[in-house]
Amino acid sequence: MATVKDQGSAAESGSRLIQVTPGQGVRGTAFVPPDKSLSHRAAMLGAIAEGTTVVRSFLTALDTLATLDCLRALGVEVAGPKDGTVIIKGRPGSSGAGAGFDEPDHVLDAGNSGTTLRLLAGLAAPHPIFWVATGDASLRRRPMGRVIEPLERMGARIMARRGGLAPLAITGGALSGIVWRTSVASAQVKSAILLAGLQARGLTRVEEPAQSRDHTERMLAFFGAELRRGEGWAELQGPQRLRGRTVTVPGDPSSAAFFWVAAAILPGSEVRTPEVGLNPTRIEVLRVLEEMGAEVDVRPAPERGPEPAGDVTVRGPSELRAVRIEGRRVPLLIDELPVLAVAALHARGTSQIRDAAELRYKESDRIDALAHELRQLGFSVETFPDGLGISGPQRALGGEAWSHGDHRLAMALVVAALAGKRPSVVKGTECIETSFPGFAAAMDRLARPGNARVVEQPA
Ligand SMILES: O=C(O)C1=C[C@@H](OP(=O)(O)O)[C@@H](O)[C@H](O)C1
Ligand SMILES: C=C(OP(=O)(O)O)C(=O)O
Repeated sequence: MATVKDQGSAAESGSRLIQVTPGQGVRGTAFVPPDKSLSHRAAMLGAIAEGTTVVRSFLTALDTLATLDCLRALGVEVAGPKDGTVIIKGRPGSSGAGAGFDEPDHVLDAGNSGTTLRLLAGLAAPHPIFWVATGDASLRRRPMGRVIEPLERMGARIMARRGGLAPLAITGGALSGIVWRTSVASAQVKSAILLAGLQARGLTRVEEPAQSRDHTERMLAFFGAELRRGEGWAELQGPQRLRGRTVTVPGDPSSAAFFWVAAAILPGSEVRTPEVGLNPTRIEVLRVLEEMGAEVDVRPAPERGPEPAGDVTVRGPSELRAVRIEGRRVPLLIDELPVLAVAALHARGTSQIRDAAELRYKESDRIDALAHELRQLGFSVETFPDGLGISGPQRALGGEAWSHGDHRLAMALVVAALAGKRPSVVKGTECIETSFPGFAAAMDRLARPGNARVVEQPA
């Protein structure tokens, strides 16, 4: 993995930056973009289901568009997104009954998206085709051995670069089920194995050291699959056929978290995020903010699909308390840890984020890169092999920070800068397009009542 210093050489490649002028707090209502994890899964399950799947409120962002392009390359008919709706005609058939996927005549590009590459490996491995997939420089540094190994045991033939890195070349077909215990709690690994198992012969069971997000299990059941599951495990008998469905995707709690934390750290703030996903395996961040002293109000809406959703309002207290985040909690807020580290800067006492070495294998090394950039803004942060230590409250002057090409870092740094004393610049913010197009404008609307500004412009 590249060091923070190595990655610095790519700083020049950033094409956009965000200028942040701090102010008095954030106020208002923000509609966050549709959930990224759910958009990937709805499209992928639709691709192997019988009939037509309609995905409403599909996330139109680079990561999920990469998934649609990969599915098209495999011969799946995909229309849209048009006004947020995607229509997919499924190509079931790896169990011999239908056409299945076509063999693509070009290399599939998963872009920056780990979810695309890992889930697609499991989705397509049961189909008797040869295909090659890769991604951008960040994705080509991320470990793929964790999906290669179980899929090979199931019968797929997979070649990769040394260290199990993409590009991957996969020859699939006629897989058998597997009982697999993962060494890290990863929804992507679990999902890849379940998607392959669904189209393989026999029992597939995945056990993980702690419960990870359960979207695949819920969505499989919604598409008509029979599976059994409990805390940290799921199993199914293959092969099974899915039936196309209409899915409405709620707002993404991982995107909302940037507003929730901004509200929590800026006294006098109040932010409401309507129609956001409330899956318990995704909203641990709200429990942490509550523990830290923020006022959190959750109003669930009537359920209308595989996932709970509702309105969330966060109000900032006059002071936050330090928190320790570790153990089984970590997979339930893995993508929110960068912005929770920003919350910790504003909390009284010493906060620790531990058992989170997985952060080093995301779009950037989210431990070293975040610590480095927070220091650029004037904050003091300690790193551990498996996390971060932060003593607060700290209020930095401000400065210039870089995203490392990582959307979550870019947005977390904007939130950190909003609570600074002087204006700051976050460089390399074009990566935000992978999950949250329009982030700067949305944050700017909330910031203006407190005379703060968040403005994106070309670098
Ligand atoms: O399954 C998913 O949709 C995701 C799972 C998580 O990754 P891991 O499975 O690698 O923990 C998360 O970090 C990622 O943003 C999305
Ligand atoms: C880790 C993330 O996504 P992915 O693994 O799909 O690249 C993320 O969105 O923070």
